[in-house]
Amino acid sequence: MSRKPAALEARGLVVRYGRRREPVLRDCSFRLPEGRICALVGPNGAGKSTLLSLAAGMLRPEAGTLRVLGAGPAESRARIGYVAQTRPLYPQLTVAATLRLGAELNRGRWDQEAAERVAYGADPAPSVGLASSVGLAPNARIRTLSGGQRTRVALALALGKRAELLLLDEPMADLDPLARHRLMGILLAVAVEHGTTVVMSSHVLAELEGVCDYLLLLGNGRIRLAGENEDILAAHARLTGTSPDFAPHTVVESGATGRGHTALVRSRGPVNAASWLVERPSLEELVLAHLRNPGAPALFTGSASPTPNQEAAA
Ligand SMILES: Nc1ncnc2c1ncn2[C@@H]1O[C@H](COP(=O)(O)OP(=O)(O)OP(=O)(O)O)[C@@H](O)[C@H]1O
Repeated sequence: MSRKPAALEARGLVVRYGRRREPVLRDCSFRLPEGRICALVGPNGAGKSTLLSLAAGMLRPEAGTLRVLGAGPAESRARIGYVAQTRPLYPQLTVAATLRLGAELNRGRWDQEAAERVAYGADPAPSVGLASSVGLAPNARIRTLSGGQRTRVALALALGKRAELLLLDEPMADLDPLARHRLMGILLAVAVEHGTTVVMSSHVLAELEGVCDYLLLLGNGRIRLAGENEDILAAHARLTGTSPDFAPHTVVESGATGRGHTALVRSRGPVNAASWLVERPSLEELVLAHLRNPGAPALFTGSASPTPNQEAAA
């Protein structure tokens, strides 16, 4: 059966900053099919930003290959929207001039309406509680903007570009809750309408759960979980019983509770509901268990394993 084309396909990536240091990425391989909204998670320093900047063509690996939209990262740059953690923008330009520059640099594919919706659109006030967050003024200079306001401009540029692949490095980290909710809504609407692939790094697992349908968990320089959220969740269960023995299932994390012994397991074959209380973990619970237990075996669902014998091209 033929697979959906890959937005990203990594094989054996190695990245090291400075000659003698331990590599940040070591033998990092995975595949992300087109059209997915993918959460990229992992502990601080795991290499999420490094992986995104490789995909954006800002960094070259020491070894391994990364195909982006079927080509090398540099060749695909025009088809990618990249919002780096540093949000590099020209401080002396106004917001409107920044969007004009975006239009100029992306002639023929620029979506002014989407860019303006992100930059200028106000977030409606809820009936109670928080005050509404205000859209940006077109004549405001970038250097006068707050961190969250700069993020709005960076996202406006990325969405205006009508990119086929959006690489967003902690896009929601400095946005207020209303702006976050609205911008996530716009992002998803644009992604669904145009079939855009989105890769979004974040530490806020609960926020990603309702938005993303694909997961990449990075740890110890490698991808440890990769695939559709649904399939990754279906491969795990939380078991509670009277015995600490959870065989034949592979234990990711176990402990004792008031109810007996409990474990989050990778199921190996059918789970016997007569032996244990069987519950489905949430994505957040599952990711946390893997973060706490870096030795847990890696899992790649069918679509996430790199295609065998594909001709490599950096
Ligand atoms: N330009 C650089 N020079 C030297 N070391 C770097 C550089 N950029 C990143 N590193 C190191 O590489 C490792 C991975 O950094 P990276 O920013 O990719 O991680 P991350 O997963 O995005 O982290 P966080 O969640 O904290 O943003 C860290 O140990 C960091 O110190």
